[in-house]
Amino acid sequence: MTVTESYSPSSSSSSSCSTDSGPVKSSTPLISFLERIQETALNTFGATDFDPKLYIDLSLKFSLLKTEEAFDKLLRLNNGSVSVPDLNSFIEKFLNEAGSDIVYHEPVDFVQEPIGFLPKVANFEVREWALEVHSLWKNLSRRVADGVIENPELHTILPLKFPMIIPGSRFREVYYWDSYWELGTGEGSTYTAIVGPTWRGLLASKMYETAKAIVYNLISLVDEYGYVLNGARAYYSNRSQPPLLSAMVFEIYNRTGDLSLVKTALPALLKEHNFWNSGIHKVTIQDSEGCSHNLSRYYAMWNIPRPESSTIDKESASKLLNVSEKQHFYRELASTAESGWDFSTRWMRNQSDLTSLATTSIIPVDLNAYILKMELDIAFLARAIGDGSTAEHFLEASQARRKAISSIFWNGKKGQWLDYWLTNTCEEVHKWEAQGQNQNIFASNFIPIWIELFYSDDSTVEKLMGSLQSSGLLCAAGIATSLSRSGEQWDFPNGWAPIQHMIVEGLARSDLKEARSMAEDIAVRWIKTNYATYKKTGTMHEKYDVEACGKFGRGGEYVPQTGFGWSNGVVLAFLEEFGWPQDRDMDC
Ligand SMILES: OC[C@H]1O[C@H](O[C@H]2O[C@H](CO)[C@@H](O)[C@H](O)[C@H]2O)[C@H](O)[C@@H](O)[C@@H]1O
Repeated sequence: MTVTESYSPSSSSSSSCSTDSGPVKSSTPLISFLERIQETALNTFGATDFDPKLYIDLSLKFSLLKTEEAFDKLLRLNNGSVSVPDLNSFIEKFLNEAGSDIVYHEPVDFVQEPIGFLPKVANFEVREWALEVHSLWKNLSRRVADGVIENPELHTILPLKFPMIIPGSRFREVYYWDSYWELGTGEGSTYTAIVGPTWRGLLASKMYETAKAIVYNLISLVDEYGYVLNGARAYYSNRSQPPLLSAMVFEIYNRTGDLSLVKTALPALLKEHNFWNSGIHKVTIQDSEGCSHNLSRYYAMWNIPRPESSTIDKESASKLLNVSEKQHFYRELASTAESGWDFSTRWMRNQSDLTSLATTSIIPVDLNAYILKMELDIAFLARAIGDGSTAEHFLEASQARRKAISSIFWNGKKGQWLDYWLTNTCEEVHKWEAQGQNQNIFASNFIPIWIELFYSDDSTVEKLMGSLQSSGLLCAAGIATSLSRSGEQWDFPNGWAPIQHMIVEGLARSDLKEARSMAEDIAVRWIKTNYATYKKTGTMHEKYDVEACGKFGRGGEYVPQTGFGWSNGVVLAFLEEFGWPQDRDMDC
C-alpha cells in the first residue's frame, strides 16, 4: 500500500514562532482537583486499562473543600500512590460514578416504526435491521440530571437545558461534530428543489423534536462561550470542534420550515462565524498572483495537558526538555482535538513522532469547506427571515472563501484540495508557495465536493472522481481517512469514517451519473460493513470487527467502527438516500 510520507513544508520546520504565545483559558479548581485524583489513580491502580477520562468525569458528593481535605488526608507512598482499598473507599464515599450526572431520557418523538420510514428500502431483512438501528436512538438519549442544574459547581458536565444524544461508551456527553451525523440531514421540504436531495439521520427517524433539542443546546453554548465547545464538559471549554451548527439548522429548517429556530439560531451563527474568522483562528495568505485571502485554522486556547487525557499527554511530552517546548506541544495536542482528527499523521511533521504535531501551522481544507458551508447557510437562513443585508454580506463572504479555497488548496494535477502548511507562523501575511501544499492523501482532501459550488462543476467532479478512485482510500467500509499506518486513531486502519458521508453526499448531488453511482457504491460498502459487524456482535455500540466484509477492498485490513451515534446516523442517511432493492443481498 501507499505509505504516507512524513511531511515538512520546508527545511525551516522550526520557525521563529515555535515557542508558545497564544491565549490560554483558565481551568477550574474542580478540574485541577480531579486531575490530582486521576494522577493518584494511575499511580495506585497502574496503567493497565487506565482511562484518565473516567476520573475527570466523576462528580462530587460534597463541596470541593470538604472533598479535597479528605483526599489530602489519605496516606501516601513515595510514588504518590495510595493503598487500593483507601483510594476505593475515598472514591465511593466522596464521588459519584462517571456518567451518573446524565440520566436516561425517553425521547418524546420516538415511535417504533415512524410513518414514511425509509420508503426506498424494499428488502425486508434490511428494513428490519434499519428499525433496530433506529431504536438505538433510545439507548443514546439522555438529559442532564437535576442535581447538575442545582449544583453545577460539583460537576464537569455542563448544565444543558434540553435532552441530548450522546456518542456512547466513554463519551458521556454531547460532542459538537458527532451531533451533525446523529442529526443527519433532511429531504422532502418545499426547499428540496433548491438544495437537491439531502440526508437524514435522526431526521430519517422523524425525530424532529430530538434534533431541535440538540441544536438548542449547541446554541446555548455559543450564547455563553461565543463558540460551540468540543463537548459539553467544562474541560472542553478551551476549544471548539469542526463547525457544523449551521448545517444542522439549515437541514432542520428545510425539513420543518421552523422559522423560530432560524431566528434564534442566526445571532449564534454570526457569533460563531466571528470566532472562526478573527484572532488566532484567522490566517491571511497571499496567492501566487498577489491576491490576499483570509482562511481559518484550528487553534486551541490551551497550553497544558488536556484534563481528560492529562496522564497520557504528560507521558507523550516527557521527552521534551523545556517548558516552552512542552507548552507548544500541549497546544498542538488540544488544537488537534479541535480538528476532530485526534490524532493523525495529517498533522505531524514526522509520522512516528507525536511531538512533531503542527496543527496550528496548517490551514486545513475541511475546516474551510465547513466555514464556506456556514457562510452559504447563513446567507440562506438570513434570507428566509427577511434579513437581506446579512444575506448579501455572507454571500460575498462565501464568494471570497470559494476563491481562496481554489487558489490556496486546489491542486489540478492531483485533482484534490490539499492542506496548506505555513512556513513561518509569525508572519502577518503569508506568501503562498507550491511546496506548502501537503501532497499526502487524506479523506479531507475531498471534502469541498460537499459544497454545491464545487459539485455543480462537472470538470471538478470528474477530476476528483478519478483521483478518489486511484487514491487507495476506497476500502471495504467505504472511504478510509488516511493511508498511513501510524497506529493513530484517525490513521489507517482505524480512521473513523463518518466524514465519508460528506464526500458521498457531494458526489450523489452532482449531475454526473457516474458520480452518483460511485457514491452509491461507497454507501453500499459502508452499510454492508456495518450490517456484518452488527450481526456478528449484536450491537452498533463501539464494536470493532476486523473481518467484517473482509473480501472487499483491502481484504479485512480495514477496521470499521460501528459504534456511536454517528454510525447510526450515517447508516440511516445512506439508506434514506439510496434505498435498498429487494434483490440486493447484504453479504459482503
Ligand atoms: O478522550 C480524548 C479525546 O476524545 C474525543 O475525541 C474523539 O471522540 C469524539 C467523540 O466521539 C470525536 O468527536 C473525536 O473526533 C474523536 O477524536 C474528544 O473530542 C477530544 O477532544 C478528546 O481529547
